Amino acid sequence: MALKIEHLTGGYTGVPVIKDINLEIKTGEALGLIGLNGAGKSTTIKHILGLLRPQKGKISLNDVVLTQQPTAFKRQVAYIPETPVLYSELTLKEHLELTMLSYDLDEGEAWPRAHELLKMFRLDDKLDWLAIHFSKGMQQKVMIVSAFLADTSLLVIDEPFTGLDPLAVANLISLIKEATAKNKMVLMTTHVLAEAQQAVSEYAVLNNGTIEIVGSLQEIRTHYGLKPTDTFDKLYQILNQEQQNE
Ligand SMILES: Nc1ncnc2c1ncn2[C@@H]1O[C@H](COP(=O)(O)OP(=O)(O)OP(=O)(O)O)[C@@H](O)[C@H]1O
Repeated sequence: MALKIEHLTGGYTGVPVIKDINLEIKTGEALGLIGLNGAGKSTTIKHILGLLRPQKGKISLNDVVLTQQPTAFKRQVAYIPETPVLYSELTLKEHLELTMLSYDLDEGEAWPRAHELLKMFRLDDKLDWLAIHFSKGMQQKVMIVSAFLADTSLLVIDEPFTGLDPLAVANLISLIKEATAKNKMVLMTTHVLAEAQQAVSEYAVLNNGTIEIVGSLQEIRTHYGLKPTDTFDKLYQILNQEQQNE
């Protein structure tokens, strides 16, 4: 059981943005996708979500091929976007009901879990609020609650740590760990190592649309000649230098 991206080439026009990408996330694994602005992280995510059509290659999740069975594939995927996407006329309660409907969840089973998640993110007394009236961080929390409520095989999380308060960051990290302990798969893009390394077991470095290396933090450090104390800042300097030398 795994998410498999095989020889994926794609983007927005005839000119590919990502080129011949191979990635595999097995059950119980969380992979951090890292790279400079414009490296192709969001484009890769858009392909996994079925929002872009590959020019070449194949994406499958637990043997369900995205292009062959898009609905079955998407039922197994929840997404936390970097910028929250909420409906202006729906309350928090209605957003959660929509998630339950979209993922065919049994309401009787889903509501206790929803209340647990809402309490964790201090939203349990705001069910009747219009979600767009929430602050940006609270809106992000709605996306997190909805995604973890969906309880899918794969969770795709785009740059989750900016804008969340430290309590929410800690809760999100513990939810990601709980998900992988329950054999879920997680793909997360991030620029911040301190948080990422608490939740992620492996990293893939995307540079100019191609995967340079996939490995543990130790393997990434060795590959780029980084010291154990170096943060991602140093890695980004090296990637930037590589691009300028091309
Ligand atoms: N809608 C679009 N149409 C055309 N080109 C796009 C579009 N969105 C992104 N691109 C281009 O694709 C390339 C990769 O962008 P992408 O958004 O995947 O990068 P990223 O790694 O997610 O960056 P960031 O860290 O800034 O989010 C960039 O050159 C960008 O200009």
